[in-house]
Amino acid sequence: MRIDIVSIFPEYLAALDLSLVGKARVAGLLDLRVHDLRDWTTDRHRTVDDTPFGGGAGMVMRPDVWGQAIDELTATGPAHLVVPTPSGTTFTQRTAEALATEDQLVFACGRYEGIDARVAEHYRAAGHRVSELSIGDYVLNGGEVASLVMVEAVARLLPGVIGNPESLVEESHGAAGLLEYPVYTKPPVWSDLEVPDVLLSGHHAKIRRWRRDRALEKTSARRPDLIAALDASTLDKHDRAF
Ligand SMILES: CN1CCN(Cc2ccc(Cn3ccc4ccc(-c5n[nH]c(N)c5C#N)cc43)cc2)CC1
Repeated sequence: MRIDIVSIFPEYLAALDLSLVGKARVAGLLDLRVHDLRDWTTDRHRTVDDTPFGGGAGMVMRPDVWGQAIDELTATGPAHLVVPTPSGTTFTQRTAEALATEDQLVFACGRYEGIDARVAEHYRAAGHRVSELSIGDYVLNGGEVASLVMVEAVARLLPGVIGNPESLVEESHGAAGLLEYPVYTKPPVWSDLEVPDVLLSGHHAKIRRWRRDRALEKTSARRPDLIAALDASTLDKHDRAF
């Protein structure tokens, strides 16, 4: 997969040189390129914004500069344009799974009051998939942090990026749709707190049941919406006790 990220603060994306995503890039598992939007400006001040039509506070990012950038970056084939925005569809694990199937993603990191609406409109009309996505109901100053979140969530789903693919199976918001159960490691007693006996029992069926029960308990308490979204086949009668 190729991922292009365009921003006026490319250094914000330096975190993608680190850890698993950084290793995946070095290993050739992920072709990730970060670009400075100002490289596509043509004026001496390298201007990327202007005042909003219709008035109002703040500045809006110009469509012409974005158009030059996205045209160049999508010239080699069908790319999925991702535009982080506070008004976007909520980004979820399902969204990450869908994006992970694409050949190329282009993230357009807006700033100011956002990107001229014609940019998304233009690329939809040109036949590109365009997703305007939000990572949550809070206000950020731009699209860079959201792009970091989405790129990490997508990259870890790519073959070979996570050392143990097994760990992708049981994850929170994973296939079972439940929050994750509590995890423990050595020492067996810490701060006068003990590890639950069942986890030391070696009885794998009981351990699986205990973990599912804790996941159901936590999900019922913190995210009843996820319980409601589970289809009947996922929950057996034992599960409904929570
Ligand atoms: C008068 N009012 C009219 C409404 N605006 C709304 C507004 C518009 C832009 C910005 C700043 N910004 C610029 C680009 C950009 C991309 C993503 C996000 C973002 N925030 N939160 C998420 N989950 C995000 C994601 N993903 C924020 C961004 C903040 C607030 C305020 C002023």
